[in-house]
Formats: sequence, C-alpha cells, structure tokens
Amino acid sequence: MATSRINKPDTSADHELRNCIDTKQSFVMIAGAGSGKTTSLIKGLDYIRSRYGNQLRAKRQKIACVTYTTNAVDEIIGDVQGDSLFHVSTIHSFLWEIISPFQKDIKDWVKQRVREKIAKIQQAIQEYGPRVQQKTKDKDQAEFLRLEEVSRLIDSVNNFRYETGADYTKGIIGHADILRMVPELIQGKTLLKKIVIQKFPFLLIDESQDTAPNVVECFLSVDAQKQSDFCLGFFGDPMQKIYLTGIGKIPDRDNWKTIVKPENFRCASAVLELINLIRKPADQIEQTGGKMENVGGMLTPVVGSARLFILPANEERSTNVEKVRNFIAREEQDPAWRDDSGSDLKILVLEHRMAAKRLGFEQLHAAFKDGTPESIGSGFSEGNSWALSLFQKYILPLIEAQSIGKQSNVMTLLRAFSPILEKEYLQKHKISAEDLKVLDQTIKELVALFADPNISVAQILDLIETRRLAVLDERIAAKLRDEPLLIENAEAISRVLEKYFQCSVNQLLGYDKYIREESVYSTQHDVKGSEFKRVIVILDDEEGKRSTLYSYEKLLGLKPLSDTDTENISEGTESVLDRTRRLFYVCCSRAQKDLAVIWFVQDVDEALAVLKDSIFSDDQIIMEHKLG
Ligand SMILES: Nc1ncnc2c1ncn2[C@@H]1O[C@H](COP(=O)(O)OP(=O)(O)OP(=O)(O)O)[C@@H](O)[C@H]1O
Repeated sequence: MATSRINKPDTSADHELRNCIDTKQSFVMIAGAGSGKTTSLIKGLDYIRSRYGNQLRAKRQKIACVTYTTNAVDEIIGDVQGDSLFHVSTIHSFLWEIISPFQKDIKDWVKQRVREKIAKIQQAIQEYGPRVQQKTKDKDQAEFLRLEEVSRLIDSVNNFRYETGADYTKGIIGHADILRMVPELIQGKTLLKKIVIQKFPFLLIDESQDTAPNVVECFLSVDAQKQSDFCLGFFGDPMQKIYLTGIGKIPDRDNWKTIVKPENFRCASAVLELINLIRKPADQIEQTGGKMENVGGMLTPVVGSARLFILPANEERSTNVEKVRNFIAREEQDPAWRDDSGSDLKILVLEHRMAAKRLGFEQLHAAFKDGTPESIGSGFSEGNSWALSLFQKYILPLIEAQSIGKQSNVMTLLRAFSPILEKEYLQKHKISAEDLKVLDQTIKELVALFADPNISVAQILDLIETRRLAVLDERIAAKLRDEPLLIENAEAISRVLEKYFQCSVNQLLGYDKYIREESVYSTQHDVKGSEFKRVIVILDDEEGKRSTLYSYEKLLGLKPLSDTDTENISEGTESVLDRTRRLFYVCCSRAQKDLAVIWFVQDVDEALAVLKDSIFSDDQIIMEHKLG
C-alpha cells in the first residue's frame, strides 16, 4: 500500500528530480524547513523503483538512501513498504555495508590507527614539561602498554564488526572509526569507488547539511569516477545544520543540478511567518505557502498560532510550563495541549539533562554523560548503550508483561534471555519445577523492587545473575565482582559503571519512557526532520549554561555579545548567533499548527523591552500574570 508521502502532489522540483534520475545527473536539492525535501526523496525512490526496478533487480543492484537517524530510516523503510530493492540506512551502516567485505583493508587500517595512537602517546611522553603530574604520566604509561598489547593481539583478529565504542582486540570498530576509515579507504581506492557505483547506481542522501565534510567529499569522489550509470543526490538545508560536524552547504560542482523548493507545506501561517523572520537575517530566504487543510471540500490555509511566553527563571518553571499548556488548551479550545503521551505535543529542551530532570532520571544521566567519553555518552543519548540494553530489551519489558498479566510475553522473554531456558542447556539438563518457581518468584520480586526508590541498579543486576534470569554482559559482570576491565577506555567505563550501579533502579523507567519517545520531552537536536501539531520550545540559558555553543539571550538581544562573538562575526566565522539561530529555526519549524516559545529569563521586564518590534508582535507576547 502506498503511503501518504509517496502520494503527495508533484511540485516542479519533483519533475526536475525525475529528470536528474533519468539522465543520471547528480544533484543537490536545497530548500527550507517543511518544503517537502524528504517527501521528494521518497517520491524519487518510488519513481526509480517503478522505472528502473526490474533492471536493477536483474543486475542485483540496489537503490541506496542514507538518512540521519534510525527513526528516519524506519520511516522511509515504511514509505517504501520494506522493499528489499532499497538499502535505507544511517551513514554509519551504509559505510559499513560498503567496507565490511574488505576485512583485510579494515585490519590494515586498524593496525595503522593503533600505530598512530602509539606514536602520539610516545610524542606526548617525550614532550612532558616539568609540571606534568605523576598521575598523568601513569595514565599515559598504562595507555601506552595497553596499546602495545592491542597492537600485538590485533593480528589474531579475523573479523571486524562495529558498535558505538571501539574494542579492537575483540574485533569491534567504533562509530567514530567508521566515519574516518571508510571515506579514507574509498578516496584512496578506485576499486572501492567502482564497487559503490556498481552496487548502488542511485544514492540519495537526506539531511546532507549535517553530513560530515569528509563523507561528502568521499561520495563526490565516487561521482567524479562515474562513467554514466550513477546518480548521487543530496537533500538538505544549510540553515538546518545543527551539528558541529556537519558540512552545511554542499560545495558547488560543474554539471550538477541545483533543485530548489520555495514552498513550505508543513507550518500554519502564523508559524511560517515567524520562521521566515527567524531565518531572514541569515540568508534572506522566505518561504511561501504554508499548511493547507480541507474544509468542506475547499483547500484552506491553516492559520495556527505562534506565541512567546516570557517567564521568570525560577523554581516555578515546571508549574509555569503546565500553566502555559492549560492557557493554550483554553485559548485554542484544544485539550490535546494537556496530553502527556508525547504523540500530540512535544516540549523541546536544549539538553537531555533537562528532560532527565523532569522525567526522574537525572542521576542516571549524570552517570553516563558527565565527563564521560563520547562513545559512552552517545550510546546513552541514542538509547543503544550496551550497559543499559539488558534492561531495555528484557527486564523492563518483562516487568511490563508481568504487570499486565501477559504470561505468554513473560515466557517468550525468559526463553530468549534466561540461561536455564536456553536450548543447549535444556538438551543437557532437565528443568525442575523448583527452577521455574524461582524464576516466577524473581519476576514478582522485580516488579516490587522497581517501585522502590531505595533499590540500586547493582542490587537488581546481582539478583538477575544469581537467580539466573540472564547472563550479564561480561564488562558488567566483571565490574560487579570488582575485577579490572581489560578494554579500551577501561578507566572511564569503570567510573561510569560505578555510578550507574549506584543509581536508583527506578531511574531506568523514566529513561526508557524517554528513549521510546513516550514522553512529551525531546531535545531540540533530536526533533530534526520530524513534525508535530503542537510544539513548545523552551529557551533557558541558565538551565542550559553547560551548552556554551548556544545562547538564546544573545540571539534575542538580551545579553551582550562577548569579544570572541564579535570577532567571529566580523571575521565571518561561525558564531554563537549563527548556531543558535539555526537551532531555533529547526525547533520552531517543527510545528504544524500551534507553537509556543517559552523564554525563561532573570528579568522579565528587560526581556520584554528588548523584544519590542522584534520577530514577535506585541499581541503574541504573554507574561506570567496572564496565565491565570
Ligand atoms: N507536494 C506536497 N504537497 C502537500 N504537502 C506536502 C508536499 N510535500 C510535502 N508535504 C508535507 O509537508 C510536510 C513536510 O514535508 P517533509 O518532511 O518532506 O519536508 P522537509 O523539507 O524534509 O522538512 P525539514 O527539512 O523541515 O525536516 C509533511 O507533512 C509533508 O507531508
């Protein structure tokens, strides 16, 4: 069944896109928020299938589509009905798909990488100044010895795979390695370029503004190699670049087509007017159109609303957010503003920490994110940390199944995870009624323990292990037994696990809800590409003070620019204003109908004064006393 995105009406951009596909002309589709770039991409995929599908299948070729998040991947797979003609994936997984058959090249690269790391540490040791502390020296020495050991052991690794964090001796390449290694190998080897062209004659990349420059360069080098049968297309909006690692604008190329889309189909007119004003100082682009709805058979513009609430940055923040929701629910006669399920309304905060605080997993967040390596922190933020996966995939679903009396689900989970229900174990042992009773009893205990804030993660892990509910990850098991961890980043991981074990186990509940997108909260970065009927954007420089990259107070003129900011602006390098404007633009442009921006500030009157004659008109600005 075709989905609604495929069925959206064509615009002239869709015709231009098809022309590029037919003539194998590579292209960049560049357009603002809600202009239907992803929609055009999906329509393009469908067109390639209908026109060239049989041909491609006969040659065992696929149509590749790369997008930014696993959620977006799932949505696009849904749009193309899971057809195996398409290879829809994130960039990491796509690059891995290309390189994974070349295990020898991977091994050579890893060996070289380890040599580089050893050389770097040797150089640091040689250059120690008189003030270097013994602690640093010991740490460097330990890392040097570990790397030497890795270098020795790597020859015996025969197969590499990838995870978020690297562990070379176990054959694991990290996320960051993939982004570095594969483009390097592709750029350096004509054969690899030819393989990409042969396997994926159509390669479409969404959210290109946040694709790393070396990855873009590598695909451009593949394109430069082509004879005729290759069409590379980038879909993006430089104004929506919100990650520091993104390229922004795709460099101009001779013989490439640029396709523009001037309309916005997503946002109600009140929202569109605001996002045009936010964007204008950056690149002068103003979108036309706006969301339309069918009223009595007539296509009618949706007016919607955009409001700014200026509220004090005090202890009453949460209460005030609730008051805002009630206020809009009354004004718009729309009870969904009070809904907490996360499907009708999204509240966008700057950092995961802010969501963690509101959803009761601040301690867990701090354990994984405060001062930890990127490979650990990102796994936590993305919901795929190995340290938490047993809870996410097994224990929490088990508790839920038990709580709602779904015994069949309980049994399925037990069979998948409990070592005493494994096939191999059962072939050799007979499971006793007593064993089953213990399992049953343990699950009942778990339900009660999760409700108790005094129970720690370590206590639960211990219970899981001793009652043979599951086999623990070996890193977790080692740490529980206080054994040393013999892995990369051992010291940092050990610290994370220590703090994690001390967390109250019920913190996992809030975290799980957040990761499954069953809460109203999301970070401002994570909503990229999505849309919601109702959106609240929280601007709070005080609460977000760790994120020095952004300042809404500077953007809206409440706080003066620093010397560095002024310098950046005068030199034309990216400034805090550029970054904040882009993030603000992305957030506000998620709203289909109603948008509320809540600005928490120390001095509400001062904030009100600086906003006179700004992007918000007087009647859009609401102060605390009006909330009731
Ligand atoms: N041709 C069209 N006619 C009507 N509605 C459309 C059309 N194209 C897209 N839309 C609708 O507009 C909204 C935005 O589309 P889409 O998500 O593809 O835009 P985008 O440019 O990728 O957005 P962003 O860059 O902001 O993430 C969606 O609700 C989509 O269904």
